[in-house]
Amino acid sequence: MSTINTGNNLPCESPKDGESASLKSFEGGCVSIIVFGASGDLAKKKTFPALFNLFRQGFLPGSQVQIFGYARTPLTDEGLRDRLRGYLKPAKSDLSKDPSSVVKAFLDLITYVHGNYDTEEGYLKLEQSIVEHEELKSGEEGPTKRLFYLALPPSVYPAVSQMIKKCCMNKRGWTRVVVEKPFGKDLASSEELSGQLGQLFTEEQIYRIDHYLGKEIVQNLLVMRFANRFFLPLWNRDNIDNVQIVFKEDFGTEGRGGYFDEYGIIRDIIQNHLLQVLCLVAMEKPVSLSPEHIRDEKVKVLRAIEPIKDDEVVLGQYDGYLNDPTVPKGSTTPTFATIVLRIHNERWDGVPFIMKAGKALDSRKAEIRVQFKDVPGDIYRCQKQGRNEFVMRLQPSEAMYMKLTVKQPGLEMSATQSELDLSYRQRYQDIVIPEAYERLLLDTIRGDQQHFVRRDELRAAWEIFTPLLHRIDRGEFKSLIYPEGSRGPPEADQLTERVGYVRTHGYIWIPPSLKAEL
Ligand SMILES: NC(=O)C1=CN([C@@H]2O[C@H](COP(=O)(O)OP(=O)(O)OC[C@H]3O[C@@H](n4cnc5c(N)ncnc54)[C@H](OP(=O)(O)O)[C@@H]3O)[C@@H](O)[C@H]2O)C=CC1
Ligand SMILES: O=C1O[C@H](COP(=O)(O)O)[C@@H](O)[C@H](O)[C@H]1O
Repeated sequence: MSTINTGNNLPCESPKDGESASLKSFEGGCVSIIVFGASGDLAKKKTFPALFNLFRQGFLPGSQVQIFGYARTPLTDEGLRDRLRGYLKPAKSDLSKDPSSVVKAFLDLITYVHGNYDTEEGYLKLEQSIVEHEELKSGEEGPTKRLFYLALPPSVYPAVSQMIKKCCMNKRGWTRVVVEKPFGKDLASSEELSGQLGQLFTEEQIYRIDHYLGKEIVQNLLVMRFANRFFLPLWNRDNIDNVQIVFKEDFGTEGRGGYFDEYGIIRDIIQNHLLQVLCLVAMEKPVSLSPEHIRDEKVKVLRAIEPIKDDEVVLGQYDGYLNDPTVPKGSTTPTFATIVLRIHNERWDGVPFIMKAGKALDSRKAEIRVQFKDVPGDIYRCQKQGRNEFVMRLQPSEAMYMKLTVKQPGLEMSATQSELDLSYRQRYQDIVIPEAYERLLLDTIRGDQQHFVRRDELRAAWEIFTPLLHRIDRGEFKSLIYPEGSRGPPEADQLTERVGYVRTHGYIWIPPSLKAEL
C-alpha cells in the first residue's frame, strides 16, 4: 500500500501536538476530507483546487484518500464534480500526460452528501458514507483520519460542530476541524465562538485558518530573520525607523458587498491577515521551531501592542461602494484604513507599525516595507539619496529587495539609490510556488499547527481592535471618501509621513519580475 507523502522536510523539528508526535503516525490508513459548504464560493475557488494540487503532486494518493462534499443544495456526485471541473487546472508538468485523466482521477474521489446543517439526518448519511470508504481503504481495523473543513458562514459553525461531535467523530484515529475566518466580530463574539468550539474539540483538533500564513513570503519571514546574520543585529528600534504592512486591491467588493459591509476592512484584512504578518515581523526568536513556541512569541507581541490612538487612524470609503446593490443604503463601513500600531517592548518602543489596507485602490499588492533610520554622520548628505529599505513583496510576484545607496557607475563620484533584488520568478524559475491553501491543508494532514491561529492569539488580536471597532460601529469615526483607483484618502499618506516614513522622491524602480504583471 502506498503512503501519504507528508512532504515534511524540516530538518530540525517535527510537529508535536499530542495527536501526531511523529511523522510515522501519518503513514498508512485512510484519510477522509469532508468539505462543508461544498456548493459555495470558497470551496470551488480555493478548497477543492488546493486539494487537487496536493493530489496531482502525490500528497493525496487515491488509494488512501476520500473526499466528501456536504451542503444543503441538492446535487449528485456528478453535479458537484461538474461544478468543480472548471476550477481544477492541471500544471504544465501534467500536460505531458493526459491532463483530463488527472482531473478525472481526482474528481472520482469526491462523493457528495446532501443534508441540512442543523439536523442529524444528513450527518448520519455522511457518517455511513465515510465508514464505507474507510473500510474499503483501511480495512475494518486499520487506522483512519478525518479532516472536516468548514467552508461556511460562521453563523453555522456552532450547529455544524455539534453535529460533527455527535455523529461523525473518528473512533480509529484523529479528527481535525478547519474553520475559516471571520472568527467573530469583536472580542465578545469571538470568545463566544471559541467557547462553543472549545466545548466540543480540543485546541489540538481546531485549525483556525488565516490564509496569509500560507503565503510563501510570510512563511519565509522567520527564516529570513533568524537564519541570517545580516538581520539579527539590525532588527530593532536602534536601526529601524518604521514598518509598513500594506494590502491593496484594485477592485471593490464585487458582489460580496453584503458580507463585506457587515465586517469592513479592519475585520476583513487588518485584524487577521496583517496582524499575523506583524507578529512574524516583530516577535522574538522562539525557543525552537515547535508550533507552540512560535505561537507563544506571537502572543507576547500582541499583548505588548498599545491602545490605538484616535489621531493615528484614517478611514476611507471608495466613491462607488454604495452603488453595489448588496451594500445597504447610506452605509459608512470603511473600505480603507491606515492604523498605526505601537509595540511597547524593548525591541520596538517608538517604532510605528503602519497597517494599511484598502479596496478599489490604484494597484493590487501586499508588502512589508521596513524603513531604516538615516545614516548617522552621513558624509554624503549633500547627495542625499533616501533611506535604506527592506521590502518583502507577498504578491503579486513574490520578491524581496533592499533599497540602498551606491556609487553611480561611471567617472563621476556621486551616490545613487539602487537595489539588491531577489525576485522569485527569476531566481527560482523551475519552482512552482504553492497556493496558500494548498500548503495549509497539507499542514492540517501533517498535524502541524504552526501556521494556524491559536485561541489566545485570537483573543489578543481582538483585544487590540475591539475598542476602535465599537467606536466605528457607533459612528464615532468618519470614513473619508476617496476616488476608485486612487491611493486612498490623502490624509492616510499624511499620517504615514507624520509618524516617520520618508518617501524617496524620484526613485522609480520596477522589479523585473513585476514588469510582466504590468
Ligand atoms: N470566498 C472567499 O474568497 C473567502 C471566504 N472566506 C470564508 O470562508 C467561508 C465560506 O465562504 P464562501 O464560500 O464565500 O461562502 P458562501 O456564501 O458561498 O457559503 C458557502 C456555502 O454555505 C451555505 N450557506 C450560505 N449561507 C448560509 C446560511 N446563511 N446558512 C446556512 N448555510 C449557508 C451555502 O451552501 P448550501 O446552501 O448549499 O448549504 C453556500 O454554498 C466564510 O466563513 C468566509 O468568510 C475566507 C476567505 C476568502
Ligand atoms: O480574506 C480575504 O482575503 C482576500 C484577499 O486574499 P488574497 O490572497 O487575494 O490577497 C480579500 O479579497 C477578501 O476581501 C478577504 O475576505
